Amino acid sequence: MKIAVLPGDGIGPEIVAEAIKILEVLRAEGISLELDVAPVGGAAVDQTGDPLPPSTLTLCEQADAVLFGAIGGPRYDTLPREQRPERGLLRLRKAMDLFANLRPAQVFPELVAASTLRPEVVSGLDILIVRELTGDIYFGEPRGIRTNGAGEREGFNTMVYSESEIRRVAHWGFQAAMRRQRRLCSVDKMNVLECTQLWRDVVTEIAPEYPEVTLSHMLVDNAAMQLVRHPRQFDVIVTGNLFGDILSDEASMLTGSIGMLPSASLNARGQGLYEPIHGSAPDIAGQGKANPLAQILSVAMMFRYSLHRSDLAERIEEAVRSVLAQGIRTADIAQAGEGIVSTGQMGDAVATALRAH
Ligand SMILES: NC(=O)C1=CN([C@@H]2O[C@H](COP(=O)(O)OP(=O)(O)OC[C@H]3O[C@@H](n4cnc5c(N)ncnc54)[C@H](O)[C@@H]3O)[C@@H](O)[C@H]2O)C=CC1
Ligand SMILES: CC(C)CC(=O)C(=O)O
Ligand SMILES: [Mg+2]
Repeated sequence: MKIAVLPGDGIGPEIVAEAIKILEVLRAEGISLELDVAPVGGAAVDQTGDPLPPSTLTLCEQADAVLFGAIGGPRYDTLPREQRPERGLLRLRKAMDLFANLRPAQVFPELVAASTLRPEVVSGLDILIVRELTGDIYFGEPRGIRTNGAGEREGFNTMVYSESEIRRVAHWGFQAAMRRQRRLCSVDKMNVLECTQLWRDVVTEIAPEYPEVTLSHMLVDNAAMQLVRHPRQFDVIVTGNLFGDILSDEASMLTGSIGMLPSASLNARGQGLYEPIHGSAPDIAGQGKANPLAQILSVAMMFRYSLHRSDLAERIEEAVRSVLAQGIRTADIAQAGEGIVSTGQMGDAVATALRAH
């Protein structure tokens, strides 16, 4: 199995190193894994001037799966937009047509107290956010900063979704709901935005194909509030690129930390890119403080969705669970009085637990 490994920037290389420890444990057991490391984001800009060099894209397209760390950093924020690290990731998602972004938010029982919300609100939480990833205002044209008739600068972006883009991700939402509690909540802003009126119309049109799924609709401002009021009301949430980006960061805190949430970005050909939902965390980069569990759990998703080894996915998830049960915590999930381990120590602990399971 060929895996393209793209560490990226900031804490990206630190947490990817821990994910590789997990892959090495499996390789030592005889699982055939070929890892090819390539630059992306700011690291690629430094080397080539391009945040997604053609050689990196080719490697990803030819791999069975892509393991991605994180990109971005203040050093790159003043570059022309096309050279910024974030554009490299957006181009990679678009080029591989990775339209279905699965972001599961599950609360491990051992981390109930790590959430900023009360235990009775988050205990047992298990939400799946299905975020559309290759459309919406992140890709719409025209976009830019221009001078208007009054001589004033004016920034503009375009929120646009075609019917087919909505339909294919909506099917993902319904099908995911079929495998879970059969409740799908579609999140939009149809009271204001025409683009999301179409979103609601298309999702509603598809619903009769899934009679066992209970479909509901919610406006995004209310959804943001309901996620912290009573998050367990949700099973699967399907939403657009922008709203899904924001709501998934919000949902991550229900689980204790943004450092806990993995993701899978899938296309219709079965290819996938696996990355934590968080960014490059420049504020803690290089300090051994980053939680590598979102990256390690992304490896589990990679085995489940691209490499067709659910058995290995479950073993990795079980190893994470056992490490948390042992009370091993990075700073972001530690309670007052609990000992804190480094990024590397957390990775070592999961690798040790995996060898034992
Ligand atoms: N997929 C990607 O590569 C993404 C990249 N970014 C980029 O990352 C850079 C930083 O963006 P921010 O808004 O600060 O978001 P961020 O997600 O990098 O960090 C937000 C906060 O969460 C903390 N955090 C994030 N991951 C953590 C982990 N694994 N363990 C412990 N704490 C963690 C950070 O220390 C920070 O306080 C920007 O350049 C942004 O464009 C942002 C989101 C996604
Ligand atoms: C292009 C990324 C920086 C957008 C983002 O925040 C994400 O996908 O989570
Ligand atoms: Mg984000």
